Amino acid sequence: MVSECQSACTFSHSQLLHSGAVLSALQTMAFFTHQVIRGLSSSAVRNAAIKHVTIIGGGQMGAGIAQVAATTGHSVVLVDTNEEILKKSAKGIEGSLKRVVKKKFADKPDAGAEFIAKVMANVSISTDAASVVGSTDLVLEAIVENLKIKQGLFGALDKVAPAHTIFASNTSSLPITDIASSTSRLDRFGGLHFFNPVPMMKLVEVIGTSATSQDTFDSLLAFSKALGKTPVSCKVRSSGIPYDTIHYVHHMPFRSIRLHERGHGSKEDIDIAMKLGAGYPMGPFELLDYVGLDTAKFIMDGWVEKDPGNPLMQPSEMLNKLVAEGKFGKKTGEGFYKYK
Ligand SMILES: CC(=O)CC(=O)SCCNC(=O)CCNC(=O)[C@H](O)C(C)(C)COP(=O)(O)OP(=O)(O)OC[C@H]1O[C@@H](n2cnc3c(N)ncnc32)[C@H](O)[C@@H]1OP(=O)(O)O
Ligand SMILES: NC(=O)C1=CN([C@@H]2O[C@H](COP(=O)(O)OP(=O)(O)OC[C@H]3O[C@@H](n4cnc5c(N)ncnc54)[C@H](O)[C@@H]3O)[C@@H](O)[C@H]2O)C=CC1
Repeated sequence: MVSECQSACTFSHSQLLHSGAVLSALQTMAFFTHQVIRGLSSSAVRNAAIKHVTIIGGGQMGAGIAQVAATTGHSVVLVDTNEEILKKSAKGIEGSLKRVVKKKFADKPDAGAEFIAKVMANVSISTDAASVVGSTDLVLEAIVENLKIKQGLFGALDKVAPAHTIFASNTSSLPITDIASSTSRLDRFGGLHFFNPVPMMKLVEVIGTSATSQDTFDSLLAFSKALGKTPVSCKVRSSGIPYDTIHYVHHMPFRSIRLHERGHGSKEDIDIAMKLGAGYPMGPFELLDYVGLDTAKFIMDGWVEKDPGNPLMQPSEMLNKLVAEGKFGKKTGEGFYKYK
């Protein structure tokens, strides 16, 4: 992991970007190429293998994806709103790599340190997405689960990213079609839904909409495999909503909140019961805290809106209160449980 500056610095594939003149020349070229290719049919835009990735959002998902992409030899620029957050992301990636190294290089500490240094050299950081997408093959977004903010981000980047660049969202619950609608590259837009914690969870849902080209979809599948993940294809729904995995994963936690709110069991007992009786690696309240209660609320609110008559899909006072108090779970130090 390298410097903190506005445009990405010191990652090997584009050290040239240090120069403002070169940067603006590249951006101008990208703009003209983009305009020319815009005039061609979508099938004329062919995607090469994804090597350079811009990840927007350095939170738990963005940092995790950056780690895995850098580990598998991709050039990564990680973008967030300020340098403090990016410093925290870098520290998080290094911490996670140390956990990997502890097992992978148990008896070879020097090789472990070398491995970490090599991975970190593949990652650079930036607070200005528009200035770093000029040479990227994939813009992968993992920012807050909010449609308008995601649309604003992609709408702005669509104007500066090269024509061949694929856009993808890691959204948990929003239709990819709605996010993509702010851009003019509907054929080069898809979903890549990773699971938390990214370094450990093998699944990636690759999501296509009715407008996503086969070429784009294939590139996203190939990229997921290149990361060492197991992708599943989700191309059936025209709106491009992530698979039902999210329903299965969250059905039990949301049901558990209901049980707890009705006084049927303490959160501790419900967590113990699901771990020891059903074999879950985490109890439902532990999992909600791990995912982030802000994200969980976004998901639940979306379900309530879509299915208001369903008794399971009712707002949870307890969840709403915790989120209103800024208690988002592990990432803020308190949620259903305390972590400080
Ligand atoms: C919201 C959405 O859109 C979709 C979603 O993601 S929903 C959430 C999906 N995720 C889940 O359901 C996760 C459920 N939990 C689990 O699978 C496991 O608890 C877990 C993999 C997270 C942790 O495993 P565990 O055995 O329970 O706990 P833990 O002792 O912390 O970890 C064991 C080892 O795994 C590895 N590990 C765990 N987390 C890691 C991380 N972030 N980075 C690197 N290694 C990690 C380490 O080797 C660790 O050993 P050390 O503690 O000695 O470093
Ligand atoms: N937490 C989870 O378990 C999972 C979350 N997701 C999805 O991934 C996305 C991110 O989730 P998390 O990483 O958990 O959230 P997080 O809250 O940990 O991180 C989000 C990051 O995005 C940054 N951000 C917000 N707006 C931005 C902008 N306009 N430009 C640049 N950065 C911006 C924030 O500063 C923050 O660092 C969400 O869409 C979520 O639904 C998907 C799978 C699992």
